[in-house]
Amino acid sequence: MEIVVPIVTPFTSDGKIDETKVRTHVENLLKKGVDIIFVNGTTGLGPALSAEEKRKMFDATIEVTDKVIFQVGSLNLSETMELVSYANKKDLIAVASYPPYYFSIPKEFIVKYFKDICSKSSNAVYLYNYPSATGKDVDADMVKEIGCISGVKDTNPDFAHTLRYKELGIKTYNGSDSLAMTSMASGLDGTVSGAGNYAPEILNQIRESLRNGDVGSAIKNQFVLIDLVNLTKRVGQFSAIYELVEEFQGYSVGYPRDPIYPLSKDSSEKLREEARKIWKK
Ligand SMILES: O=C(O)C(=O)C[C@H](O)[C@H](O)CO
Repeated sequence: MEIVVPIVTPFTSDGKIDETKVRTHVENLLKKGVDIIFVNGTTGLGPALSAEEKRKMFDATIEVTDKVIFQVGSLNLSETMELVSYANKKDLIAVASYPPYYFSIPKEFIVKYFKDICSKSSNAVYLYNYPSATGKDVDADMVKEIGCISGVKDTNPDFAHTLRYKELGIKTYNGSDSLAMTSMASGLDGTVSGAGNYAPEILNQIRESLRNGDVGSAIKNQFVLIDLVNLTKRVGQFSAIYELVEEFQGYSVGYPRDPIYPLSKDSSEKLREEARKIWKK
């Protein structure tokens, strides 16, 4: 029952990565029971990061822990390969990648993309499958065909789709906050939760409740998490997470970066007030 958090990327007001804030955030999450840090994911605005910025996020995180999954994917394979090579010299759990997104490409290209990454990587290679965002579903059958994927984060409301990867004997996580409890309770290796940036305590409480057989409490906390996530979606999920980390964890993780605009002062205050009503810490 691992808790994996795809961390935010803390930017300064002029759009640079604040490595000190990365380290502070990672240290706190590990203290709060998070097992693995996923960098350059969706919550981390991965597709909006340059290769150098992805590397910076990885370097700052690995200074604190080697329990890192390093998302290296991009639409420029040579950049991706540079990051894979860079990671070869480091100790980490895995490199990961979403499939090439935006462009309509044949399945063979996706298979070759991952085979190319595997051929370059001396680390484990994980798939980040997020069909609604990438337009591609690299399902269990495709993973079998690729033949070298040893883990998957499947951001998918269809839990049965996620479960199929377990038949391949690979590390399997679901990336939907609303399926955090289900992911921890039903044979997956754990949950990947963006809400874990601001509410790692809730994920931990769900896990402890499940371990104690107290499904009622686990469900109650899952609903708190769902309500918080739905609140963030009303104002801009990825910008709102920066506000709620400060509100609930007590330190700043800087700002998102345009066009993921920071919330206005008024919107932030309303969000925080609503969030406090949902999660009475
Ligand atoms: O942010 C990520 O990389 C995640 O895996 C979490 C979710 O998949 C993502 O935020 C979409 O809700």
